[in-house]
Amino acid sequence: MPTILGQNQYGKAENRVVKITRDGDTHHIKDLNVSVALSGDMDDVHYSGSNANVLPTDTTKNTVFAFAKEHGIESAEQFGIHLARHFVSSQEPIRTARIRIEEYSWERIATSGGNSRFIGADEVKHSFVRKGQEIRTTQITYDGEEWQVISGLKELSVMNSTNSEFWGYVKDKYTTLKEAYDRVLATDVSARWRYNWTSDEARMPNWEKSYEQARKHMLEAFAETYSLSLQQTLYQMGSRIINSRSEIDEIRFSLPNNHHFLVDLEPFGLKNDNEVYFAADRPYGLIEATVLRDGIEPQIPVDMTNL
Ligand SMILES: O=c1[nH]c(=O)c2[nH]c(=O)[nH]c2[nH]1
Repeated sequence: MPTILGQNQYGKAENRVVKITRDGDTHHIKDLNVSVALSGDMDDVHYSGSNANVLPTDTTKNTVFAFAKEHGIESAEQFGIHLARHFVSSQEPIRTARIRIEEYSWERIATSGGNSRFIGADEVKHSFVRKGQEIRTTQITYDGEEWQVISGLKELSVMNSTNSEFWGYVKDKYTTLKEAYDRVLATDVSARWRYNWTSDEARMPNWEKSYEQARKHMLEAFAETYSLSLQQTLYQMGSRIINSRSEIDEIRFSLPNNHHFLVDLEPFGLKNDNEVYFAADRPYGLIEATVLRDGIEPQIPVDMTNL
């Protein structure tokens, strides 16, 4: 034979598993991207196509989701150790299991209470923002007389583990979506807001403070809105900013609906009591809208991806 097989491994990469632990109304989130790579006695499948030693990659995926339910996710390390031990000890041909895990950290959204139905709350127990990853943006245009400042942020990931429903929508012959009365609502906020400051340099807004406050109001509105649709949540986020920040007249959002699908664990004899989700990355719903101070003409472009 002129060739021989060298190093080889296989498995399912990037299993996006989200585990929500509901401790009364305080929820805890573990959000992992788990990649499984198995190796061992795999010569035959490569040389002859015999699958006798091959545990399907599909099974490795199922195992990740089932283990999230059966063993929980205490830490990425503990979860990876469980998985690796399982593959090597349960399948004779598998000698080595390499589990790679990325963990995405979420922190609770802090709110100041105020005009919400969570008056007095300082942390919403089911609302989370992904740790320190958003990108702040600004676009400044000056024609020698007037300024236009459009600032914003993108890639600010937020999630509500409850207080989100979606039902009562149009149904035609292609509609299969089941109505949801308690779903996960997650999005990566992309928002651009336009300042009404155009000329008087002595009255320029405090840009740093304005950004902090706009971000805060947006997060609070996300956390505090009992959502019947992402569209409704979007409008609440926008109007909270317009109503709280007199220097901002217009805000546009582009919000992907980051779907979290409950994993069917019945085939493994496990009940999924709203705990283990598959976080799909595509396709996603994309909800976009502008919220304006009444009487103001819109200026932020509909397609704001380049802003
Ligand atoms: O908040 C939502 N808005 C929609 O328009 C929509 N469409 C859909 O399938 N799911 C959802 N969720």
